[in-house]
Amino acid sequence: MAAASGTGFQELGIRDWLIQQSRQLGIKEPTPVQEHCIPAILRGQDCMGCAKTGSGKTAAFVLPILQKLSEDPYGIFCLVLSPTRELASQIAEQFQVLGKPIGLKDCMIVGRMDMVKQALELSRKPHVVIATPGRLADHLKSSNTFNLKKIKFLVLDEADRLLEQGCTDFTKDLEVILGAIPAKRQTLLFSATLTDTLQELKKIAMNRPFFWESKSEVRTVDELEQRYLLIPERMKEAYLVHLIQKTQDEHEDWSIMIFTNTCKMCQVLNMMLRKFRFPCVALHSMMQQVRQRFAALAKFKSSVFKILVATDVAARGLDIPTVQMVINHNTPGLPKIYIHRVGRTARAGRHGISITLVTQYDIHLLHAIEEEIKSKLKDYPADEKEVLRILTHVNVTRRECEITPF
Ligand SMILES: Nc1ncnc2c1ncn2[C@@H]1O[C@H](COP(=O)(O)OP(=O)(O)OP(=O)(O)O)[C@@H](O)[C@H]1O
Repeated sequence: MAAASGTGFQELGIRDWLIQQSRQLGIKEPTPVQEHCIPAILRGQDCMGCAKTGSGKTAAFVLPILQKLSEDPYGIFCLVLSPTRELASQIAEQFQVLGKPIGLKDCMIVGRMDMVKQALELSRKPHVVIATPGRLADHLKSSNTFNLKKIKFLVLDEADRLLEQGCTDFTKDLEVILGAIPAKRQTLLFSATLTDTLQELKKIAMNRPFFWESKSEVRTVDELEQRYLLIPERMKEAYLVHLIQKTQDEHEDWSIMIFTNTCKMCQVLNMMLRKFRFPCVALHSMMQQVRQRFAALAKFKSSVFKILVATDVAARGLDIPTVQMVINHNTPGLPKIYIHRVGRTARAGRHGISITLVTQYDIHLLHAIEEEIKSKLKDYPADEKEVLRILTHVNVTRRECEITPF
């Protein structure tokens, strides 16, 4: 990924052992968000970082936190909050790899995993706790075997999502957590879309935070080719099958994420695409078993499955470098959701393409997206004749899947 201005990690104040370790992840020169936020964090300031998807926001907080931890190691030193289990696990991984030389002990506290085991891990004072708010609040309410009274760092990754009252409302849990941590701490907030919730965020990062936002007008990365297909609702699935077939025929190495607006649709599409013998797997919040969710994601990450059909549970933060294409089966109602979804491709300087399926009823949503990202989407030139050829077969198959019990 391109460095910001030739400033190296050393000049930012990062120590040699961490620089060496970062190289293992291909992190050699700082990205702009890292260049600006790392020195502020090392100086002891609160920090709000708003930078495009895939621009290295995770390392922008992991590196300075590890450095501070190495100077004064104790547990529990840092608390990171994340909106989803999958994202928490990815952040934990970066802490583990980068923190290996100092014997970092981390602990993941996420829902639908064994509470007793988690309580035990917390009582062992890990250096870093990475948690989803709901489960951590449950522990705080029910256990006295650990406390967060000494934490130095609070990180809110995807900070705006943590404050939104979406289908999962984290605000009550956040109140419990904020009540359990010291007022004197460093608070770090990161997201690709901070602006809507800026005022509320400022209340959490009280100490006149250092605020850094990437300057570019356009809010999506240049390496991302953004397309749309204006089509009738009843032809969506045929277009989807066509797009996947085309990608499979033209590329040896390919990987696609498809976003749907409901768990049911996610399930139906997954089932339908499997009937067409596409190697795909689903990820949505109604998959009860956490193990099942992690397994689905692992299979997609390792390219055993080339297609991941997902709801917005996978829209934020997930870093899967191989994803070349994002297909939005529905036009997102909020531009912000669009930005995070398409940000699953074209990460860390790679090229990627997104195709948004738009019906005549969604044109206003498309316009809202274009206004927000300050860029126009281009029409995708699909082979309509081919789509018409497969239309009946695809629709019959989809209907079969719809009546299969969920
Ligand atoms: N300085 C760097 N040079 C090269 N690659 C980097 C650098 N910093 C981070 N990366 C890599 O870039 C990828 C994206 O980083 P990361 O997941 O932190 O993005 P992000 O900004 O948090 O994106 P999102 O908004 O989608 O959560 C990761 O694979 C990470 O290892």
